[in-house]
Amino acid sequence: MADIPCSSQTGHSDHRSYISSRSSQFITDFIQPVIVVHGGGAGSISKERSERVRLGVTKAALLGYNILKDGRSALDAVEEAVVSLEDDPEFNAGNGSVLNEDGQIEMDASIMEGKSLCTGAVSAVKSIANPIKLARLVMEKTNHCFLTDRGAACFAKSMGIPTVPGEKMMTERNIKRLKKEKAEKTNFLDDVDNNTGTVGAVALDKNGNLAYATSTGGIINKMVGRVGDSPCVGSGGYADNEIGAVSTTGHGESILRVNLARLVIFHLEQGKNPQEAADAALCYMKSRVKGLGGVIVIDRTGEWAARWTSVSMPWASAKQDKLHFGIVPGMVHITDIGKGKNPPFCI
Ligand SMILES: COC(=O)C[C@H](N)C(=O)O
Repeated sequence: MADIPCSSQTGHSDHRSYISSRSSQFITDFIQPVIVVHGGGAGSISKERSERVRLGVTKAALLGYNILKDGRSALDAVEEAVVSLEDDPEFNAGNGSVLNEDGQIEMDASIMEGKSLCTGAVSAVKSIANPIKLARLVMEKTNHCFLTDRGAACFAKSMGIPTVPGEKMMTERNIKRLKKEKAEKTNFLDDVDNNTGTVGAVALDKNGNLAYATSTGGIINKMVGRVGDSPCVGSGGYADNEIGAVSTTGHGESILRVNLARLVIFHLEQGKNPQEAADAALCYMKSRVKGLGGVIVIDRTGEWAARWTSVSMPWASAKQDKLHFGIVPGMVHITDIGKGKNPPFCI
């Protein structure tokens, strides 16, 4: 395994061989639901922001975990977790999305469920609070996988999704960041710091179904109409019940060039565990196209990993009533969220 500056947390499965040797009913009874969420590959995060980011990712993970514990689907869990992150102005998705070169918000999102390989995606959508909900509607209510811009807006209207004035979704922080970016014009490849906050989730439910969801405002000062990796299945994420689920973050153009999510899935298929598969794919992206980013992964047995090559990547996971959370290499906080235990906040 190549030595790369990846950082991570990994949850090892203790029942891989057990699962493959039992009946499917038994498997259903035995599967421990798992969710992992991320708040985007990023540079250094100030102490003050760290706390808000911690609250955001742990809240999203717990929301999704409670859905899984109630016996609902991985698809519901990843959608709800991502909605919660889209609603949080701390993250670059939905409310809080970064601005393009025209000072507007254009958002991308995609979702996929691993039983049927059905997927839905939207790109360049404006004035919608939760692009991930629209992506799910594309998946469930149309014969297509991907709608963009005006077509996506018309479809949203036909589904009764209310529009939100663009200004309402713009934060002071993002208005200032665009001004700064226009003045300094940094190169994303060298500066993932400025492009924080894409959000994503992967989950495994009690029925063995896997799903992923990814949502983003893209990269700051992007060209009008620029579409990144996040809505592109195979780049921004992938889910296949027979293999695993992945959501990605980082430099979109690099992720697109290597099909990062599908590359992780490929390595899982070849027998690597989630940590090894994530590292191999991130390492390839770094060496081949000099791209930085991060991934969250769950394999079909529920083993999981959060790995990144950017300076930081806020992430949280929940499995077996333990909530894990981290932002930077080596940082892992574990909280007991079993019955009678107080979660780290109220939801
Ligand atoms: C951390 O930033 C991102 O994840 C941006 C997103 N991947 C895009 O390029 O649209």
